[in-house]
Amino acid sequence: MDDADAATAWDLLVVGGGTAGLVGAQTAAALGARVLLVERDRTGGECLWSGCVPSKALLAAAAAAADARRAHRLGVRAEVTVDFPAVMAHVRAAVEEIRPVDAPEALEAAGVRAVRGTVLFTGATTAAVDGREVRFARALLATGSQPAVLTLPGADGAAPLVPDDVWDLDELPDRLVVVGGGTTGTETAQAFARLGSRVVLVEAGPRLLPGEDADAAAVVADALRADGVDVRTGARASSVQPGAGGAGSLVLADGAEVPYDRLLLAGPRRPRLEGLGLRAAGVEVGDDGQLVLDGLRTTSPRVWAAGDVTGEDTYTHTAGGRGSDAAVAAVLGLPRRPSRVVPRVTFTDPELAAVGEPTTGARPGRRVLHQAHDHVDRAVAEGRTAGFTRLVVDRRGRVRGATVVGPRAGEVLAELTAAVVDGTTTSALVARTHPYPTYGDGPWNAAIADYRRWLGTAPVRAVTRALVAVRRRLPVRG
Ligand SMILES: Cc1cc2nc3c(=O)[nH]c(=O)nc-3n(C[C@H](O)[C@H](O)[C@H](O)COP(=O)(O)OP(=O)(O)OC[C@H]3O[C@@H](n4cnc5c(N)ncnc54)[C@H](O)[C@@H]3O)c2cc1C
Ligand SMILES: NC(=O)c1ccc[n+]([C@@H]2O[C@H](COP(=O)([O-])OP(=O)(O)OC[C@H]3O[C@@H](n4cnc5c(N)ncnc54)[C@H](O)[C@@H]3O)[C@@H](O)[C@H]2O)c1
Repeated sequence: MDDADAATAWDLLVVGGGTAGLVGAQTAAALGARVLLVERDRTGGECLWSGCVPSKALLAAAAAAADARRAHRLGVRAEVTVDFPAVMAHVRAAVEEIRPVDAPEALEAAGVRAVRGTVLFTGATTAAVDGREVRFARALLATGSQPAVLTLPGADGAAPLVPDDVWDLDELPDRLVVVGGGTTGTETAQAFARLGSRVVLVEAGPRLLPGEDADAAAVVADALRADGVDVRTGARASSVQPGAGGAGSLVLADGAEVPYDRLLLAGPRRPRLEGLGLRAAGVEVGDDGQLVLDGLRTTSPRVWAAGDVTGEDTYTHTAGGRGSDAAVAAVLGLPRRPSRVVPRVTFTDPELAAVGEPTTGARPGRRVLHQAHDHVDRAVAEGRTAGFTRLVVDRRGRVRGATVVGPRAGEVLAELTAAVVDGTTTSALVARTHPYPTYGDGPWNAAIADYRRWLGTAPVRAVTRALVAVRRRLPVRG
């Protein structure tokens, strides 16, 4: 912060330089607004430094090890040695390669003033940045989320890891216990098991990935078990018995003890709202610890929010999209409602990708189409048939939701997301030629099967048979 920053009347103050803040700030600057972005640590946020980028880089190394180990199924034999420091060097290199895109220099080039500091709101149009006052007309709150404290007696003395700490490990833990079978815990457990750790994954609920199609989550759980992960569901972590050098035992609610060398707490997350002076800005937080929101706007007519801090749809792609929407709303006054169609991918192997309405459970006016991947030729050719595609369609045959579990499911989901957004019918999907053989045959075959089912219904069948009979009698003209 310099004197000129303090003297400027900013059109938009952006608090936080993660995905939501970065995209929101750049959108507002592109619209001609004077934008100040304040980040207390490093621009790039969780996705770059401790979330999507490092976790996907780690999973890539783990997949390379797993592919080499199972290559014998394809007639190829390989010896696998994991050099963990080299794996972590690859992870850090991936972060480093992407870092410049999110750097302050890139923001300044886009017309955003980016400064380092911590924001404390002091009034409806004023805030202190490390003690210096700034004035703004509108603000975008994009401070992200943090692990919700898992209150496990004994954990304080055990120095457990949280997901942010994984990237500082120099040694592969021999025995790793992961608490939490959500997306973070499931991805991390598989990565470390494939790299050579003995992993126990402890989930309190009855199954992994509680928000996803139960059958698809079961396919992922089977894959983790095949990788050697000891998956324990219905197992609530209740306390920790710390030992020496970071090792100890996790005690489960049923009294079972699970010894570990490193313990990772991958439990739920909560919005980062402390120490911001929100009351002074007129921003209310509900009893549940969540921002009170009307779409993307807080209870202050001047303050918008986007990204994990909203506690909704906590993904990088939604953080970016809604950061941009909030900036347009704040700067131009154009009303923006966040899209309710949110695709999501768990990047395990196989991947689990989903969008729109749930694909399990009978509901009036909905049918579920199921395509097992043992009828997807690409999956057969690669020996990767454990998976399926499920589409939920309405009475008019429009795709309302989808789950795909299998290799490249995240890529396949792009087409299905467009189908849900556009209200595409299965017959329209059939008419779109898909290159053969790809995993895109999953949804395509499901749609084709549905189209054939429709052709077989009594009224359609009566019409097509009549037409065929008429054509049979007509002379063929040359
Ligand atoms: C292990 C892991 C893997 C993930 N993988 C994926 C994935 O593959 N795909 C996906 O879509 N999502 C993934 N996510 C989720 C994704 O990382 C988040 O949804 C996304 O990064 C949220 O962006 P954000 O801008 O809301 O918050 P953040 O990126 O957390 O940014 C908030 C920023 O605000 C700053 N800040 C906080 N308070 C202040 C203050 N008072 N003043 C100034 N600055 C402040 C912080 O330092 C931080 O830089 C993953 C998460 C984890 C933990
Ligand atoms: N691929 C991705 O897009 C990706 C990857 C990681 C995280 N994320 C985002 O981050 C968010 C947070 O994910 P997450 O996995 O960190 O949290 P989560 O809330 O989704 O999962 C936490 C899990 O911990 C379990 N749990 C809580 N207390 C427990 C206890 N005492 N013992 C055993 N289990 C316990 C819960 O039942 C839950 O299943 C996700 O909703 C997602 O939006 C996305």
